Amino acid sequence: MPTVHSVTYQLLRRQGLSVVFGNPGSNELPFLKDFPEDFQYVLGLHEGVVVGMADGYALASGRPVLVNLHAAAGTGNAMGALTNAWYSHSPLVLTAGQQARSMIGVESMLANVDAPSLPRPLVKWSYEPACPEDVPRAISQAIHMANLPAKGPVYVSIPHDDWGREVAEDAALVTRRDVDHAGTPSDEQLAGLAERLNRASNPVLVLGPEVDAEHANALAVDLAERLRMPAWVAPSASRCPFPTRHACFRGVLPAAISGISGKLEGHDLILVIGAPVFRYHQYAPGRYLPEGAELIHLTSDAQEAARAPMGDALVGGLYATLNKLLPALRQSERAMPEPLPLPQPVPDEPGRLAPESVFDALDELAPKDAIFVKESTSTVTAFWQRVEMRQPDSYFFPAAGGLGFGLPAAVGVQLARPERQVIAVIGDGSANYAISALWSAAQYGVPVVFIILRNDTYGALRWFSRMLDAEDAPGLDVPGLDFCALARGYGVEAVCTDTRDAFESALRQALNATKPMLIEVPTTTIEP
Ligand SMILES: Cc1ncc(Cn2c(C)c(CCOP(=O)(O)OP(=O)(O)O)sc2=O)c(N)n1
Ligand SMILES: [Ca+2]
Repeated sequence: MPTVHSVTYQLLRRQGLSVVFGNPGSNELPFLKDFPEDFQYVLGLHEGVVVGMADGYALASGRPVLVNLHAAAGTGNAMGALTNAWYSHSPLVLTAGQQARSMIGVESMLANVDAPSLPRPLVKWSYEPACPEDVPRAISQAIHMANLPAKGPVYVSIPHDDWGREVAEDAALVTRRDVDHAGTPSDEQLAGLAERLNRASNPVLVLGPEVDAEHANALAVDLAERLRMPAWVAPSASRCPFPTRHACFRGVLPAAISGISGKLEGHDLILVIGAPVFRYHQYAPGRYLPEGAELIHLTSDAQEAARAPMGDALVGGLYATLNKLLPALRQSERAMPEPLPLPQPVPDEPGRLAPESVFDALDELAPKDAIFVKESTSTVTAFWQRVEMRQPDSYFFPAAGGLGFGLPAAVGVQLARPERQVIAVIGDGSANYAISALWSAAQYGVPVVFIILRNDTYGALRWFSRMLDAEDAPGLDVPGLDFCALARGYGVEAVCTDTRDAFESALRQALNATKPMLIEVPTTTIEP
């Protein structure tokens, strides 16, 4: 007779969830027993690392990913990483082991009391099956909920005494389901959109992470060239949706209400694709829109469309919409925008490199199809100005700004995309939130190049402290950290370089290595 265990693994195999990111406890062992040969288990030493790795893997593969956490404590440890996965629409299928059914009510050790409430609101759906026989169907529902637009994490709590229970033959019907999404707007909706775009005298494009997630980057370029529009990246960018040396590229919009209006001044139509309107960050009140501007929002996320404070929105598949829209657009006679000027070199200081120098060296030496995982908050602007990114899946940044993403996500991205070199550029503050990801990189031989920018401070918070008139706030410096010793302690080869030549030499060595390597770089501080 089939069991919950056998049917669930049949389902996971059929849906392609054969890589399991986890950290186990006793509640999870009945699920992990008889672990199939064709499955891979990737252990993280903390659940924030587990979810960070899974997030990177899901973002880079575009596929649902299975996560296995330990009861309430493991779920709690994962919540910080889940803030990023929620906002990056990562299709994570989080499972958590629950105490035996008869011991939940007495709140015995490891009982996850009221389990489905624990991860909310950072999951699309959260459930604990009412009986063992429902577990395979619940996991099937979780996979499809995670993967249907708008994609996002889901959570299923499973009592450990369910796995061995026998189920009816029909339970395996879920292993033969295909569930997909169409999402193309109607001819009438597209005609209205095309008419407004063709009529605009000075339109501008604002592109978000979902353009990159749907690999619609080339369509966005066609759109910008067809209407001769400047193309901005939406604020708080977690992915790179447009080639950064293209003539239309204008950079990343500031994450401030007044700042965005200022940058878009003079445009009569703002077309936002694949981003919330907008992911503001610093509080800088002002007009939501410049004088005389209208806004149209294309998104696959109904919640994003509904919560925006202005503009019209159309919810649908982005690739499908752009593919159908382009033929309806006339070629504009406007002049193409002029390419942005390349930034000037910045001098280093004795014993410390300018972050700009590090990025200029990366731009020169990194493979043209490198994937950058970034988590150094004060150097974002300099990075986008100096490191060229050309193709989809070239850049990942924590979508909710929840630090502890970069190191584990880099491991997950590299596992998902072994054909491209992953380079993690991490601040010395951020690196500490999930430092044990280095152990997973070493254990599984994941050849990420980890670059730690050590400016001995929470650089972005220094800037915020000036903005918020709180310059006397305590706790803004992180001196005395030795990332080479930390890395070696987790099994990763490491070197510290404080000159441009030494950094370039170490970077060449790391790029040619077949195992992970960490380069610690003392840097000066810069304005975000
Ligand atoms: C989990 C978590 N904790 C704290 C913060 C607050 N925070 C912190 C602590 C920042 C400083 C990061 O410092 P860094 O060294 O990584 O990078 P920079 O020095 O380049 O800013 S930026 C920021 O928003 C956060 N975003 N996420
Ligand atoms: Ca720092």
